[in-house]
Amino acid sequence: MAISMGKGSVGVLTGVFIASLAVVVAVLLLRTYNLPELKVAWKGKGAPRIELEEDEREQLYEALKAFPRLFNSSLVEYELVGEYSHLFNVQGSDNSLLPYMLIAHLDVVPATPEGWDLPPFSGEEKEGYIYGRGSLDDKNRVIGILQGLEFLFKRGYKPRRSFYIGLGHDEEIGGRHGAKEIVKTLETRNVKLEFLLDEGFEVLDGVIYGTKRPIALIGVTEKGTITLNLTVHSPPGHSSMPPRESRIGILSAALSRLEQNPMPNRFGKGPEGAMFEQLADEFYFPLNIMMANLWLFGPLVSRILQRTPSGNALVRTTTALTIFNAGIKSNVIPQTARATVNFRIHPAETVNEVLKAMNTTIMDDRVIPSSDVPFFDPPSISPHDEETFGYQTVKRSITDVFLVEPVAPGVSIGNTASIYKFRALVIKDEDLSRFHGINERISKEGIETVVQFYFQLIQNSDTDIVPVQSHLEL
Ligand SMILES: CCCCCCCC/C=C\CCCCCCCC(=O)N[C@@H](CC(N)=O)C(=O)O
Ligand SMILES: [Zn+2]
Ligand SMILES: [Zn+2]
Repeated sequence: MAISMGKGSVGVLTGVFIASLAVVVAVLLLRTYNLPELKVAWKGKGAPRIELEEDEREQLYEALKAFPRLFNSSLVEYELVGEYSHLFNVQGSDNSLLPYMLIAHLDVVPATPEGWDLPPFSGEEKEGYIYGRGSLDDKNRVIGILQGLEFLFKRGYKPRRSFYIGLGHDEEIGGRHGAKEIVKTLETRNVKLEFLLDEGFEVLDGVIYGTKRPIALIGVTEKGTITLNLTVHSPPGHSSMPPRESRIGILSAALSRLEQNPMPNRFGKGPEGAMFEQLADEFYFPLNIMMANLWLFGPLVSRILQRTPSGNALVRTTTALTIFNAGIKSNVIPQTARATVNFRIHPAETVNEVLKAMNTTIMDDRVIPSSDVPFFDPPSISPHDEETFGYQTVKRSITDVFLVEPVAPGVSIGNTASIYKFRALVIKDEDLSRFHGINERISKEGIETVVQFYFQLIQNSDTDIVPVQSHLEL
């Protein structure tokens, strides 16, 4: 293993202790595609650099006191990457073992207070739940990883296997400055990883329709993605003399066609079919029979799945209309109408196929597509056989902490572009709308379990033997 780490220390901290994301994210997200149909404009330049005020610097050092052993350990090298992202190298005692990496992100999607029981940036507690944007996505993992390690150090633990912790600051906008810089940093040091764990699936309690007990899924692949801006331009004018078709009308019609003509149901054409077959025994009758015989019941199962947004996300490339902008005044015909459409691409399809289908559906060359965020095809499937150390170690740690069976591989519907994807959370159906939604919250037991999970995972990784899976007596 050839690793040479740069000297880092708390003293070099000059950034804000907010930030995020994953390492391999950038590798995938930075791919470009040669798409003749699409004008891709890489416009994002990132926010202007800020300088910290003195009181902010004080706050920053206060935050570091939350993990005193971690920041003062001679085993930990810390550095700031990409101005606001954080990279830790925890030195193990056995250099013959490949290191692994845990990644999480500190940035969050925006939130306004409307509809929240408690303000989204208050971190206030109500009836055993801590409310706040980021409590599920993804600050619990940041805290879980750092606190798990802090508690291990407190107990005098010295890891055998080295590992990295990467905390990105721009995951929700593609990870170009955080993850990309972390990747570059590790690549220049020729770091090779045994496994990489990021957010993704969880322990799903009643989320999958018809299941008898909670099921833990480890994401071993994910959907692809492309986000398109659709724009209609023409000269502005007085609203007293409107054109027969307005930019708003043209764009709305195009968007409506996209929504009314979803991409085809591809259930069973990707790895999700195998996931359901493997879980067949977990379903109540007659779904168990149907899941075990998808060759026969696949079309029926796919129609059942597509009735819910989460099930629908598994069976097809989804089309989400997320932003619409047009108009500046009530008596001015707008010059431009612009909307954003976010596609999540089923593993059996590609970016190019989605673009072709979109053009066919819109059939209007006044609607100009462009993209200014990274896009990528569905990635390959990470190894998850019985010999794969990383997968089996994550799996064993899930069983140890959650006492749950089964633990199965799955296709993540969101994007992390990591090797394995798992959040140490128990999610119920009603929680799905909290992700990027209102009343995002985590229970106090929930955050404790997250810490326990990383406490367990770090210790379980300290061997070169693929763990034997424990079978629970349930
Ligand atoms: C039968 C249906 C089973 C499906 C169960 C779905 C359970 C999913 C639970 C939570 C959904 C949250 C989505 C996971 C997202 C992972 C990370 C994320 O948010 N990434 C961003 C990053 C980005 N900007 O690309 C994303 O937008 O995907
Ligand atoms: Zn996230
Ligand atoms: Zn998110």
